[in-house]
Amino acid sequence: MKIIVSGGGTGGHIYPALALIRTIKQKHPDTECLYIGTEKGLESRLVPRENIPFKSIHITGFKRSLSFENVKTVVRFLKGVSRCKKIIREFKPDVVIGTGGYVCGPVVYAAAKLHIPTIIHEQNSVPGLTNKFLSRYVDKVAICFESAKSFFDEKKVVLTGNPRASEVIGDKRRGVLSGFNLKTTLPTVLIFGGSRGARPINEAVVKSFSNFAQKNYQVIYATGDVHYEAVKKEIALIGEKGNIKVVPFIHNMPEVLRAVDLVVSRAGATTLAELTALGLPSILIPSPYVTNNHQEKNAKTLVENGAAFMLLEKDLSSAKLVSLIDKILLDREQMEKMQAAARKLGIRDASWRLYEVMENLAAKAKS
Ligand SMILES: CC(=O)N[C@H]1[C@@H](OP(=O)(O)OP(=O)(O)OC[C@H]2O[C@@H](n3ccc(=O)[nH]c3=O)[C@H](O)[C@@H]2O)O[C@H](CO)[C@@H](O)[C@@H]1O
Repeated sequence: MKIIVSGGGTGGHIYPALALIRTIKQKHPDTECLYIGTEKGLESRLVPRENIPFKSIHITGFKRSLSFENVKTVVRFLKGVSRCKKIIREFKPDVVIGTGGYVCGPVVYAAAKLHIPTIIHEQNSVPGLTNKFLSRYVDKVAICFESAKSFFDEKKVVLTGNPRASEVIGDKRRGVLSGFNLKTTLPTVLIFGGSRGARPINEAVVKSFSNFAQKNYQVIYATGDVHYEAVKKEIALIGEKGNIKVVPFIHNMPEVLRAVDLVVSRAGATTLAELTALGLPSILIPSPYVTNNHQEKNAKTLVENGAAFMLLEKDLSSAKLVSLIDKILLDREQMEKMQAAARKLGIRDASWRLYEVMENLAAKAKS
């Protein structure tokens, strides 16, 4: 099969796309993939690093308020569509799939207009602007939360889950903790604020350092690349603690997730797919700055099923954070209950479910 994949902006849209490509390549090495993204987006660095052919288009997102920029965006969109049509005609894909972010707009729209089978993958429980727009033109809408169904034409919807779930699963191995200068025998909590880090979480975590230092557990804390220097300066004033390892970003997240016992994070959809695939308990601090407050809605599914605790950013404090971590990490029964609840929500064969949708569409188009 020949596939065009597009997804961009944040890790939450790019990682599922990469996970899908990697799993397909493992089982069907002859599959040809082309990735279309923007030059400025994170994808322009992540995708070529994986040796996946990459082409870029110039496009920006719509502003929600009335603005002249939106007129320029329409012009860029139309130019993007014509460039994508050219790329699509040359590559001749069997299927085109968009995993979110505004770059998918012209890519998937152009494919639909050229009568190529199209899919959008919606990771969140509430869809973003681009996917809502594209859902009218595509053949299938792959979702990860049942609650997303109501936003789309039900006939097009398939529950596939997030391909990142299939990628993170594996045996629990604690050896990776030694690489962080931590013990392999102590309970471990991993703290991070989404793919880019989050200042309010960083503030609460730094304030908790002295408290963490007295605990019988250890902490891996990823600040987010852009926040690292500032956090380092603050820590220098408090003094480093032996049971806390601070890093800017974790590049081997699947291995790290398989080694830890609890995660504190934002409630980005891809993170949640990883946590449920592994049956990892979590404390979720949804970002209140996202469209339609979708992270809180993502988190609710886990909370209502007993897989996570939610801590709203407006209620976030060092004391609350540490007490919730204690409540889970220091209580085996609580931990096991949450592990089972999280695992129940995981869709571990997500990549294959999505691949099946692609294969069926491609076969139908050929028949
Ligand atoms: C602010 C914002 O708009 N966030 C959105 C964005 O989140 P964001 O880009 O933060 O995405 P997610 O939380 O969904 O995924 C983050 C990904 O980055 C990985 N990771 C994170 C930290 C790190 O140090 N190393 C690492 O590899 C995680 O394991 C995960 O795979 O896309 C998600 C998926 O559409 C949405 O649900 C989020 O609301």
